[in-house]
Amino acid sequence: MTKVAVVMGSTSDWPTMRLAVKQLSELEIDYDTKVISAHRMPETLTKFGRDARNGGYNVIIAGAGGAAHLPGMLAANTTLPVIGVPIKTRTLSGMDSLLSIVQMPGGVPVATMAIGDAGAVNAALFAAAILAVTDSRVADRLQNFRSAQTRRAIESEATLDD
Ligand SMILES: Nc1c(C(=O)O)ncn1[C@@H]1O[C@H](COP(=O)(O)O)[C@@H](O)[C@H]1O
Repeated sequence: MTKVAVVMGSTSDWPTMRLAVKQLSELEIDYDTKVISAHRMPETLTKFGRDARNGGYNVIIAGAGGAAHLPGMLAANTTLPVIGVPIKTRTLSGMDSLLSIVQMPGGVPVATMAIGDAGAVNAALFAAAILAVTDSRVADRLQNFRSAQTRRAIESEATLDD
């Protein structure tokens, strides 16, 4: 059984991170949600990262805002793929989150998504793509998602005014 961990630095990240969870649900992918802050809960963070693989997770999605060290610190503690979601911030519009997540030192990668809601959805889709390498049922559901999206995009042309 494949499973994704959806981790966020604060409950205040939930309005964005719930979109990742919604997308995982739509693809019938099993997940757990966790609120773990690298800054506020450093020991919990280390333990979660170290135990994640044996805990049955295949991929970690990690969303954080501002000085967003959570995805990088999870990646430092596991060799599972970590997908980072930069949360949009009021002060710097999420550029702070983006740069904190994307600028990892060589050797410890985090797959960084776009800032905000679209990034959260894409994190779920990217997690699905990773799982689909070895799980043909997830691959089929992902292909169906793409096909439906293509159909909607083509049909949307008909809604243009003259
Ligand atoms: N970036 C981090 C980390 C971390 O990286 O460990 N822990 C909390 N945070 C972020 O702080 C922001 C404000 O959090 P609060 O709303 O709890 O003050 C959130 O976006 C959270 O992800």
